[in-house]
Amino acid sequence: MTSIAPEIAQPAGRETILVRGVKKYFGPTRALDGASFSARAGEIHAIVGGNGCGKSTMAKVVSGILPVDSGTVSILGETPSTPAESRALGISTVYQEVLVADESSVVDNIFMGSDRLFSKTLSQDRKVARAAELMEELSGEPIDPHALVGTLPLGLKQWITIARALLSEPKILILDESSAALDFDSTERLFARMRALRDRGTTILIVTHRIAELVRISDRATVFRDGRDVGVLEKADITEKNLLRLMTGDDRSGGHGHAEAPVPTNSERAMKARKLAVWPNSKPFDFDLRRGEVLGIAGLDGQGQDAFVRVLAGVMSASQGMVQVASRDGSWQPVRNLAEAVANKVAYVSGDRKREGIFASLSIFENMVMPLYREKKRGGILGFIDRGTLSTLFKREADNLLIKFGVKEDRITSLSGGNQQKVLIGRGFAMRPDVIILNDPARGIDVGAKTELYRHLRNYAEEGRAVIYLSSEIEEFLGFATRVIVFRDGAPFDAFDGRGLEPKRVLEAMFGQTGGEGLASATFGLRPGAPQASGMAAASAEPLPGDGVRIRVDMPADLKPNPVSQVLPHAAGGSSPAAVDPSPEISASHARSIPAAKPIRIVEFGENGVRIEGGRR
Ligand SMILES: Nc1ncnc2c1ncn2[C@@H]1O[C@H](COP(=O)(O)OP(=O)(O)OP(=O)(O)O)[C@@H](O)[C@H]1O
Repeated sequence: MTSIAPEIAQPAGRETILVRGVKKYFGPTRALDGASFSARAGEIHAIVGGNGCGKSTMAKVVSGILPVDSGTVSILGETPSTPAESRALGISTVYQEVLVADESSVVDNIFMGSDRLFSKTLSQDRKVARAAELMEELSGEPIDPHALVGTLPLGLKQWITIARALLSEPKILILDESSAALDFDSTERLFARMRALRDRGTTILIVTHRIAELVRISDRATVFRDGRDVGVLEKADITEKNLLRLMTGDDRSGGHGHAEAPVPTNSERAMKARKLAVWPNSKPFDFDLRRGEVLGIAGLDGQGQDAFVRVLAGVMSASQGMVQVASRDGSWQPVRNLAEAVANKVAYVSGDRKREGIFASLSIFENMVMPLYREKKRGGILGFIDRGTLSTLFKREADNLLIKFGVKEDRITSLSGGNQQKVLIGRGFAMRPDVIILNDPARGIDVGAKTELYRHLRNYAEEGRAVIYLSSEIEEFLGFATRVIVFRDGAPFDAFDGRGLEPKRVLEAMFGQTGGEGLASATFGLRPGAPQASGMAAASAEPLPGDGVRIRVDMPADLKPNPVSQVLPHAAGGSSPAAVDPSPEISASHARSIPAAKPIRIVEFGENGVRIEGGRR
């Protein structure tokens, strides 16, 4: 049974954080509107809620860096009011944005801001040694402490921000979306570290939209809605369903209903590419996109899927080949650059809003309707912007995407992270494109808004348009995409639709473990331009024995057949992983055609979220 206890009466751990009736306004925006929250020593406490409900604001209040308008705040019996004070009290925070100085070294970044705590007690050599030790422990690999941070990948930068917070053992550790840039194995290491700290009495607060993760790691969860706390869930009651019910205030499940992929009814094509190669050395292929399709694009990091969607959107040039879009008069128009894409009603939504999305100095309104300024201009040479029409468009998209904002003239940077992302998605829709291409758009978007987005995109496709959706979370495709293409080595490796579209199969393909039959299917409109790799055909012809799920594990000849050192991210749908027979079956020809195929290890979690060593057999 679900027990929702607004007040806490548990024996364990003294209360270290006590926030009562706090209000915090930013101009007209009520970020916190009478919110209360408490957490104990020795617990991992999640703050959960939709975009813009006040989670990050509460994290900043508890960090002692944001003064409140009214209410009471007691952290370890004090009310710190500067970052230095809160640090001296033993509060460490890892903020949502990955805050590092690219031009400084790893060691300097880790010790940044801690001078008063360590400069007198630690020599530079000791700092270097400590930085190296911490980074190796956290990231699982040796990192040069003198390396310039700008040269490191995002995952390592995230570890630096975490290392900074862990320099001295904190009494209160606040992690605001801190696993967002970490991969599966790294997140597991972070969790192990969090549990160890918790067991030594640290209070850990986490803010995350990765619901499956928080269900596993949290001891309690406080749910926020519209700037207020709406319930506290004890460990046994932290389920996806209970969280959603509290977050949305109703019984919406947030799921996609059935899991089988919908089938598009339209056979007319919206886009095509011929002899397309996204990289100079990648295999060229043909590609067709039908109206009514919601096409999912997947792949392990760096396998060309990102380049593919950017080429289709005119954001980047193909190495060879031609992309064309069907125009409204029935002719085929080339898409070689962004201008041609926009002119021919192809819209692009980037998930990397910092790099290729928002205009920080412009308002929320301008950020959404900017591409339409010219289109809506009237009145000849002295044309003016038809603000009324733009306002109607803005309102429609803001309503559809549940964007939470105060005044639309405010700067976009005043919005919460998830709401900034929604403005970018709204910009894509506002163009009323025939083909909308979304590149991992849902990072940082809450689960309610994601469900709305999927519904909106499906309706859009059903009206005769087409959607291309790249995602790093393959469960996003379930019951949403009409087919999914998996990329490897810069080209399509396999494709799935209908009953064949299961997250587990998509995951297997990402690791190079499927036969590539999807490419041969005429309905996919995917034709390799070069002779098909012989290994694919060989693998598909040979059914694998047994009634469990088996994966053929292809390994480069120079690798020993010892499948223990790599991790396969668990399949979609919660804590249950893909059940995989770990015994390798080696196919030499296939191994040559898929150089990156790796042995795999299965990680399984029991109901209590604890890792079961050895996995399922
Ligand atoms: N510095 C600021 N100036 C103006 N408004 C702000 C500022 N910081 C937050 N807000 C507003 O306060 C509200 C709460 O924002 P907050 O960042 O706490 O939300 P959140 O729950 O963390 O959202 P997300 O899940 O999208 O990160 C939002 O409406 C946001 O636009």
